[in-house]
Amino acid sequence: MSSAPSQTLDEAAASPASAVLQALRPAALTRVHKFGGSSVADAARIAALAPLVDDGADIRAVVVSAMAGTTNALVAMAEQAASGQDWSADWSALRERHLATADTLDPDARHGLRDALGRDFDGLRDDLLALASATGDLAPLVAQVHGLGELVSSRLVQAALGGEAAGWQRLDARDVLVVHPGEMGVGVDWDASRERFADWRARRRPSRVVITGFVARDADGRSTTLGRNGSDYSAAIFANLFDADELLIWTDVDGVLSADPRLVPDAMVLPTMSYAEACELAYFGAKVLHPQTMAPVQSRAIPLCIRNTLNPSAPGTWILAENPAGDAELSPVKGLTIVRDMAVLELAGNGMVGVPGAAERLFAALHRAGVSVVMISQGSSEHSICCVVRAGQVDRARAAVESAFAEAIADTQTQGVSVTRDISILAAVGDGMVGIPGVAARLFAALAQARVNIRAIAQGASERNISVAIADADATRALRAAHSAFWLSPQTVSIGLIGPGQVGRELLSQMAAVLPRLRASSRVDLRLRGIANSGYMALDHFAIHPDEATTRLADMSTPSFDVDAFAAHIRAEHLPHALIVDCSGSEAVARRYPEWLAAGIHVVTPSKHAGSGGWERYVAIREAQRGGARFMYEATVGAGLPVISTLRNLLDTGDEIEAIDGMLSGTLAWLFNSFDGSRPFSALVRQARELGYTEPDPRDDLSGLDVARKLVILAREAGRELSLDDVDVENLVPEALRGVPRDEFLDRLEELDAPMQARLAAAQADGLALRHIAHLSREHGARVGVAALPPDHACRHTRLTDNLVQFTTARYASNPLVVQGPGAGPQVTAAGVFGDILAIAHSLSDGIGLHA
Ligand SMILES: NC(=O)C1=CN([C@@H]2O[C@H](COP(=O)(O)OP(=O)(O)OC[C@H]3O[C@@H](n4cnc5c(N)ncnc54)[C@H](O)[C@@H]3O)[C@@H](O)[C@H]2O)C=CC1
Ligand SMILES: N[C@@H](CC=O)C(=O)O
Repeated sequence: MSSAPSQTLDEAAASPASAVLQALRPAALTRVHKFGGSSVADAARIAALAPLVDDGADIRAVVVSAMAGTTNALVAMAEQAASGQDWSADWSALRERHLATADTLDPDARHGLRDALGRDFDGLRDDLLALASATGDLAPLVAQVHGLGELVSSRLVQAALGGEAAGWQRLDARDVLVVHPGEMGVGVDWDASRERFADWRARRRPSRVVITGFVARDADGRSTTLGRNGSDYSAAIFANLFDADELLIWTDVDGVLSADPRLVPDAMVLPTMSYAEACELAYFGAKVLHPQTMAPVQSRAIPLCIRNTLNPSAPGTWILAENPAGDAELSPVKGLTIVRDMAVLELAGNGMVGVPGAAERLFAALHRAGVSVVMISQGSSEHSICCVVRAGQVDRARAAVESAFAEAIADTQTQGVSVTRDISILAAVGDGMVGIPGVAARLFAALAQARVNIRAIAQGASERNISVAIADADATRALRAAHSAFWLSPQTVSIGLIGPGQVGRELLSQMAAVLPRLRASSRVDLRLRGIANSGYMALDHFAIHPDEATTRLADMSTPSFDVDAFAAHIRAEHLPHALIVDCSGSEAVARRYPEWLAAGIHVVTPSKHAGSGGWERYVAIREAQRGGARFMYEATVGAGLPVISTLRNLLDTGDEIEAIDGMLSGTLAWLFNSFDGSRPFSALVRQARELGYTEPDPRDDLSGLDVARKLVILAREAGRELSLDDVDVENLVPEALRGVPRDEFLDRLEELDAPMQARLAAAQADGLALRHIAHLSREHGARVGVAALPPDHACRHTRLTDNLVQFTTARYASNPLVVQGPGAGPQVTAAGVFGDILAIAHSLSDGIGLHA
């Protein structure tokens, strides 16, 4: 009838959560399944149930809801009938839907489904006709109408499972289940129900049975229901009556999630939770079972599992008497929920301090006004009592309290009642909070860092629930911040890359190679969530695989890059940290750094614009880092070499910089190391460009600008307010080529050859060699240019793209500290950038998040 699930129930029972469960109980003998309306929505879905209940249990009971939409239709028809309106079209439509389903499931009428359903619908028609003219207590008749959906769906499911021939009996719950209305909802008359159930069982000796959910009988034997969504409750009651080993509630989600996935993309399915946690979460609006549903299984400690009919191989969420040992290590907080449309009501006044009965009077007034109190908070000064009620009830609540305290208000013993509207409650629930210090601190720190103001706080002595009242407008941000604080590694970083050119692409391939190992061996969780070049951007809620990032961009045809939207996406509220890597080399992008840093986004770049550009921006970047976000640009000087970090270490440990000099350009090092006269200088420049050593425009190297920028960066790191204008720079680009477009410059490179050849010949004639040198000291200022050096000069002992940076300091006075090695090329540069990213990620502690 349908394809088998990819994993059988017994296989699913081998999941980690179930493994714990297996240790807690004997092999399952009796299993109760419950299928909701979406699981029996049509013939195909009903047919797909068979393999799910083919679970090997000795006794199997299947409790079913009505087909999706049926109960609503029946409720509407009952209303129409009672008010004299025409219900016949709706009746026909519902009948047709069920008969069509019956025809698909029972094409050769082996189970007599069509006839049975026809009779049921005839009965429904009679009931509706009776409703139009009935007087007195209509409730039983209305309940009879409402409950028809379960009656007919139980016939459909019985047939789909193979009918009586396959041993499947059917039980109309109204034959055994006796209930009565109660203050807290429908209550079960357990003695009567057990007696009737035992009697039915003795007569039928069922090993397989389909049971109608939702419906029951009252003490007088009349039809009634368990209230909307009552089928879960029915299933729990029958699990209790059967004394089942397990109750499986099948629905259309993979289990109970740590938060609403529409608000928190990283919400995860909880493998286990306790009855108490499930109750707390249900009270606070999470889609768990209604607390009333939990009671019948809780009283017999029957394990309950929420499973997905659409994804039966998913292990689901087990709800148990107690969480397995070690469970809290995952997170002390199990679930986080938001309840909206609330209002805070506060009664304040000196007259209440130390006066017994003030609280009683307040809550009695609310009780009389029929107002349900969702949350209560009172400071130990007793000066004010505050409670949170539903927004729709707050005016009534206020009037009731004002009336109850009218005298005290008139005497100014209380200052009266104040109301704050547009409030949400954020609740953090978990057994793992009990007796564990620091959980509340973690929640409040997360909210503080997300700039969420807390209006009221409540935590019961059970310590299982911390609830805070916050502004509605902050609710989603608060939920995301709290979720990331408890559920994600504090070293989870949302990363955006701008500029997948030579360096950017190499960075992506290094990340692709390293991230899996990183994830397995540490808590660092780097998620590339956006990539952009000057035209396009690709964003992803979760993560883009670094190997696929450039293809994502290449596949785009409509320009989309919007730098603000890009930054807003990377600074995701549901992830603790955000970082933008700028490999674009664009001045326009560098201008955004201060605002990104101020917004809590870390910035890493190999681009020298910010470090050597306008002093004001440089200071703004420094200032913006006070909020906690970091700006790292190690690759700007010496590519992957530890130049800036070495300088910082010298300064941090109290050394004083006397001079910095050496070779700061990989391109110029390679050019002068290679330039022996055998090949024209222009050919070498072209080759350096192809090797990825040069700046996007090689004139930035040849003009000395690139080295001047590096010198400015180092000078500023050393505490000097140096600007590019302060650097004495020798420009190797002939005057005529300085202002032409880049492509024209590249076409006319040969114009460099004659002057360079002449310089080389002059140096060689004196036994010297050309090197590009930078120098910085108080005495001689900042200078950049080509020098002819003798063989014993340190810069003559370099190879290929080697940079050589000499720090002459108070400590390293006669023998300078030297950093030397390859100083250009995508590989080493990307490694320098990656190193900065990792340094930031490793530095992120339990500080929960830096978003401003
Ligand atoms: N190549 C090297 O050895 C080293 C390079 N650097 C620096 O790394 C940076 C990148 O260099 P390459 O990868 O060689 O450059 P590239 O020219 O190969 O790549 C630049 C990328 O940025 C994109 N881009 C340009 N302007 C943009 C804008 N306004 N918005 C968004 N994207 C934009 C381009 O589309 C391209 O994808 C430069 O700042 C360079 O100074 C630093 C140290 C060494
Ligand atoms: N073009 C630069 C690249 C690194 O900054 C160089 O050659 O050094």
